Amino acid sequence: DYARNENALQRMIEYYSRFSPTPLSLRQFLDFAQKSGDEKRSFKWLRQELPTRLANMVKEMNRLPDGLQAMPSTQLVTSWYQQSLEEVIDFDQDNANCRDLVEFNKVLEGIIQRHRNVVETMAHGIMEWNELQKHPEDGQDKIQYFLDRFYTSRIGIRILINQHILLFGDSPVRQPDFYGTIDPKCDVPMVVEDAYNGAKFLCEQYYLGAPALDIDVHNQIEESSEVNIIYVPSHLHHICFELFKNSMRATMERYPHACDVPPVQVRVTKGKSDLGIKISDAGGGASRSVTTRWFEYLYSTAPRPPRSEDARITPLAGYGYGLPISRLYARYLGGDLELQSMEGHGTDAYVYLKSLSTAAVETVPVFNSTTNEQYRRPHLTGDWVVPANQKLKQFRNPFN
Ligand SMILES: O=S(=O)(c1ccc(O)cc1O)N1Cc2ccccc2C1
Repeated sequence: DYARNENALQRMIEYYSRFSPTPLSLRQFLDFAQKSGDEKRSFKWLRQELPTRLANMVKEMNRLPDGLQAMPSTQLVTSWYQQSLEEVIDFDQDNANCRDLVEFNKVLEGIIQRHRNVVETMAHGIMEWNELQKHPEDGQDKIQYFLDRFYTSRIGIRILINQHILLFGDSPVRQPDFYGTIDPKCDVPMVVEDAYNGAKFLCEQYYLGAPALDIDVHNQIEESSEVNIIYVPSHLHHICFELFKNSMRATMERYPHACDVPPVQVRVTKGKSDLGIKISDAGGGASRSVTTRWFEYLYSTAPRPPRSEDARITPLAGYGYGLPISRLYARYLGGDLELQSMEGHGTDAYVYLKSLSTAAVETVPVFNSTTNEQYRRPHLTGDWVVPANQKLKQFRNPFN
């Protein structure tokens, strides 16, 4: 009956992957939590939307290069998704009594626990595959494409589950005035300062000092010096914490013996449609080729030359998935994260969020024919002339 179960599961994945995920806006999340807040309605919606999002991702994982799919870590992550899908579809979505609803919340908490190490486990699978074989040239952009979508999907699935558990579960931890993970009045400068203090604590532990914070707040919309938006504070904190760690490390390593180093300057500005947070350091910056690679997963998981022993304990050590994942958090609700570096001086990081909750709509990947095409099409050869000294191997130089 293993075979029977196996292809029953394949049929379920096939069935639910045909639905497109439904993106929600922060406005919709908040309205539901504030007004209807009906557990049975939330259950019915999740009973359909979770299998849809899980199945879409399983289909996409099946499009990964065979070598990568075969990696033990990748197999493990796939099995988590399949297991979670099976558990959710076990519930009858039409007549669920209150005992079922309690059971459903337990299953959701089990899924959060099961998937808590997905990012590291998937990164490990990529590293295993990376070391096994020098992947073809186009491996980099296909992996970048997949991981951006896979981790974005995971951010959304976690939000959906956490909203339901926090609103209807019996979790003791509840932030007053929050609606689940959403703060209807998120004090952006306060979250930025919390993230700064967290990074400062780590920085002082290792460098025995830390750059000061110099923050300016401008609200161009409401007559107030406060800047609040409807947002998910934990996402904003994650982004800023990562950026402050990079800026502090750059600054302290540029001025190793100074007793006072240049501050990290932050500007928070709320405009009609964008809320901008600019985090500037005088850490010496980096070349454009380096700053673009800060967002590459393969660059971050490539086996690094054994770093000096301090790397293990440098708490601010970059090169994790910190920046790529932070950019996904910013993009997930319609924002973005950009690095502008002036090599020799320092780097400005720009975080953009939506000022209006109606515009803060989930970014949700969908597995369809276009997706398939992305994994199938060969790597396009460049159609700009490459100067001789960077000539790619496949071109014979006619002059020698
Ligand atoms: O590339 S960076 O300019 C840089 C990148 C991202 C960021 O948020 C801030 C930054 O400053 N930069 C990070 C870093 C770390 C150790 C030593 C030197 C540097 C330089």
